[in-house]
Amino acid sequence: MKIVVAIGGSILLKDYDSTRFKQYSEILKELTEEHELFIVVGGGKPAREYISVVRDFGAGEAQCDDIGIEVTRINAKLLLSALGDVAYQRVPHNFQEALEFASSGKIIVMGGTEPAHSTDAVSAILAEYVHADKLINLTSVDGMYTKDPNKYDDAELVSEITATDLLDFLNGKDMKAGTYEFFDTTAVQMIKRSNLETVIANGNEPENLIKAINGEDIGTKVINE
Ligand SMILES: Nc1ncnc2c1ncn2[C@@H]1O[C@H](COP(=O)(O)OP(=O)(O)O)[C@@H](O)[C@H]1O
Ligand SMILES: O=c1ccn([C@@H]2O[C@H](COP(=O)(O)OP(=O)(O)O)[C@@H](O)[C@H]2O)c(=O)[nH]1
Repeated sequence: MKIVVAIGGSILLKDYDSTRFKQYSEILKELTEEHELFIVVGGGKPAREYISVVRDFGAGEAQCDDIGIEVTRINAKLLLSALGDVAYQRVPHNFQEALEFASSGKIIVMGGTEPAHSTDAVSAILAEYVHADKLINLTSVDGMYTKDPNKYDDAELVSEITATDLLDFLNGKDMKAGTYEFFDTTAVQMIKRSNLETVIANGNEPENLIKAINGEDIGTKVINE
């Protein structure tokens, strides 16, 4: 299968160390024997911290986004160095480059592309661009909840949701640099218009990537209308 995986910066950069990069590189090395893989890496805490510095200088949102994009590309480079030879050792800056680099047959790892969305959107656009069979979004919680599970004890995990309902749910949420929160609307619009098979799952357990690929019942499935 051709698979696009978004790995949230909140997972990879949780403790600013190499642990998660190593865990993911092992799993990706196994998976690449059977699947064609495109990985999109988020910015996490370092992106938010850098953005807050530049915002203090009075930078506009798009400029803050640009700083976030640079950080996601550094994170992509870290994963590339953990993966070594099985990955194409350049970070694509756009979708055309991702497609070109993929002709190497190696794993592609990228970060952000342009301002005004998060790497969730990059992963969904990339999935459209390369005609992926599946989009897997790995984040720091078990999937989509009825409300923020880190703020509300009574939040419930949603096992299935249509793209339209997810769009309604996200409507009005904060969409500023560094705070696209758990999913952004551009991503859902792509998922909707291309009927992309999508799973949102907890990336703190890297094994969940294998489970999601195998179609096991985990996380939140974004289903067709
Ligand atoms: N309805 C919701 N369902 C799941 N997570 C939510 C929801 N609302 C807010 N969140 C928050 O979104 C966070 C994940 O987003 P983010 O930190 O940007 O992760 P990532 O690094 O995966 O992009 C979760 O830790 C959670 O606190
Ligand atoms: O294509 C992209 C990818 C990222 N970003 C910026 O980089 C930050 C970090 O990206 P990430 O996907 O981790 O965003 P988060 O979900 O943490 O806001 C985002 O908040 C945006 O400001 C962007 O502008 N365009």
